[in-house]
Amino acid sequence: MASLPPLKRKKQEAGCETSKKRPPSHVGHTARSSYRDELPIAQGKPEIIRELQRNSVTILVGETGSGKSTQIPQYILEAGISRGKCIAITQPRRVGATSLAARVATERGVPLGTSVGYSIRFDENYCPSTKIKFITDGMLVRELISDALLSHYGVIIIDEAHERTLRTDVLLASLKRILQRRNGLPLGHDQPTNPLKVVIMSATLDARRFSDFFGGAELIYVKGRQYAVRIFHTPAGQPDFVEAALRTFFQIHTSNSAGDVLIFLPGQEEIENLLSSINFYARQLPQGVMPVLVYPMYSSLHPSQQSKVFEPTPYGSRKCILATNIAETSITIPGIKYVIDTGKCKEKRYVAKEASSGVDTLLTRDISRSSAMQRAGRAGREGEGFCFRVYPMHAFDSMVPALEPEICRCDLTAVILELKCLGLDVEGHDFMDDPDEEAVHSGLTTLSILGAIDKHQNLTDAGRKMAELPVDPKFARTILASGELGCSKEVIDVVSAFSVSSRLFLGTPSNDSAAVDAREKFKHPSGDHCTILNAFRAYQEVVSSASSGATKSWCAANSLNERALSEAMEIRRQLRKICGRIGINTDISCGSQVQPILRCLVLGLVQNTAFVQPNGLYKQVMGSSVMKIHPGSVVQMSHPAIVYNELVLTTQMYARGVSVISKAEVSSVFSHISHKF
Ligand SMILES: Nc1ncnc2c1ncn2[C@@H]1O[C@H](COP(=O)(O)OP(=O)(O)OP(=O)(O)O)[C@@H](O)[C@H]1O
Repeated sequence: MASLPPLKRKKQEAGCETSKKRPPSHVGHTARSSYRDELPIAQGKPEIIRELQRNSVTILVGETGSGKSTQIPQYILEAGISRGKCIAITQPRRVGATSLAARVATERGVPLGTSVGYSIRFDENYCPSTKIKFITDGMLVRELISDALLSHYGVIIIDEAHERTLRTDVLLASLKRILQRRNGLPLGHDQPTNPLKVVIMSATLDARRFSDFFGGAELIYVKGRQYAVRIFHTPAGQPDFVEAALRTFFQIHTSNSAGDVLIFLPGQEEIENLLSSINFYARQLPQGVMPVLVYPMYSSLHPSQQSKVFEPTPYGSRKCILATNIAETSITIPGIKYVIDTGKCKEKRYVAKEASSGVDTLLTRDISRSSAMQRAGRAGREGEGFCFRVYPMHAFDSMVPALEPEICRCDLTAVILELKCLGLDVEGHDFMDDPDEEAVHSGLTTLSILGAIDKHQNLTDAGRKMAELPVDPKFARTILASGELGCSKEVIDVVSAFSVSSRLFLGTPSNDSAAVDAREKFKHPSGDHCTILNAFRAYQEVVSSASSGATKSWCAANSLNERALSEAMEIRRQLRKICGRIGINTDISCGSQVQPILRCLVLGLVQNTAFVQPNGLYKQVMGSSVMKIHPGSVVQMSHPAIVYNELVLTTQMYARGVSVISKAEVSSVFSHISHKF
């Protein structure tokens, strides 16, 4: 498809400051309105607008790439359906929210952050007069806490609803209640004063179920996609799907036809393996075969690295993106003509445990049919596309239609706390599918232990403050404790550094001597929390005194991930701001003392404490799980007691983010909370 001419920027819109951020790299090219008119959805525009005007709730199903996410919010705005109020469009993933906002801002010829903006955790770019806001579902749930009726939105669009993330399900249930409140007739009025419209969208939706959930909501099907995607299957199953993807890639590459390639793999490990194999074989190719630029894309990669995939491919080379399912829905990656689908994903499952906190497992499994269709839909967005599935047709046919909703398989602690803030109980909430009972029980136990709810399960003042902090409730409790124990300065830093999306230390100590040296340099005898604190503090000093080039080389010399550290700085800024708002003095320091920091950690992570056993393994104090310390930890010798951030189950159970504590510390915290379980 030919590149479109650049758009003229409109004059800055009233009430909005121009975005100070760098122009987004998500938008491959600009788009004039005639381009918008060519999208399949445009043919049904008058009808869609009529239906949206008529109904409170509309379920809209349309093929991948037909124009739902970029066009529907604009139709709503242009037809005045939102009555001058803001339109929220939820996205399950951060990259979807930011890239769609960038695209729509470009289509409308406005700077991002003015009339079109986005809001994702720890990053927002919108202003009071924003009219179209792309927002992650988790952030919209957070907005519910301060505005239970979401009253400043005229229309709320739940996009990619088929993914049934935990927060999407919370929103769907909340919207049902909000619709009753906002669309009912107040006494003495013959019209609602602030009605709300809800649109549920997806390409692969069990539309009837959603319609029934909303009492028989109107369904609209949008036919057609802009460009065809031809789908191929292997004749037989491929036991080594990574190798099969590698072969398929080089068949495409050596055929010399133009177009970039997107390969779907289950996780980071497979991505890193395939990345080095492609680079290795690409170097062996004869001269004349075009060079390959390989980019990884997974959720723990820093957002700025993720956004590299949207940059235009240099002339005469081929881009190959290796992605997990984070690239499966919502996004358009310019240049992608071929998709290779291994048919595998990682599924997160929470195993709830009595009294102790449960364990998150992340296991590889076959994808659903809905995912396979979404993956194919990433091709054919700018021209004809191809999808090579490295599994046979019968394997596709026997896939489950959709994965189990997250509400039936995830940790519910944070959601229960969020609902408590809305005055709601998870048990009485009208969800599309009932939450897992054990996870509800385990979440309530955790909140009671943390002091977020009292013995009648009512929200406490502490619980309300914890809900304000956009981190895991256990870390929120740790921060709250730091205000009382005089170490908020240190604890906020520790929590910020552990809340980043990627690892702070580069390399693995088992096979990288530079990584070992770096850890040694910052190592604190108490363990990972104060080691991370040392590294983060050292970085803060360098940032305040050195140029950005010097900071970069300092990070490289110390095997530290500069992007993760700068993300930690941003999280720190936001946490300090929220702490100030909820009455925690952020500048009290415990100086060189470590004890108060460890005490706060035990208060927040008391369910994550363990005592050493005669066989050298650790056993939970409040549960029965037995674990080893993760090899990436600086704590390697045996100690009587530890506190850890999380348990991960791979080949065995590992505790990650570990510090050494005394048994007496654990006992003293226990004596405070023993009546709660
Ligand atoms: N960043 C972008 N760069 C180039 N083209 C884009 C971009 N974003 C969207 N498009 C174009 O707009 C079309 C519609 O995209 P949109 O995201 O609205 O579709 P959709 O129906 O929501 O798809 P999906 O169900 O896959 O999320 C794409 O097929 C593509 O042609």
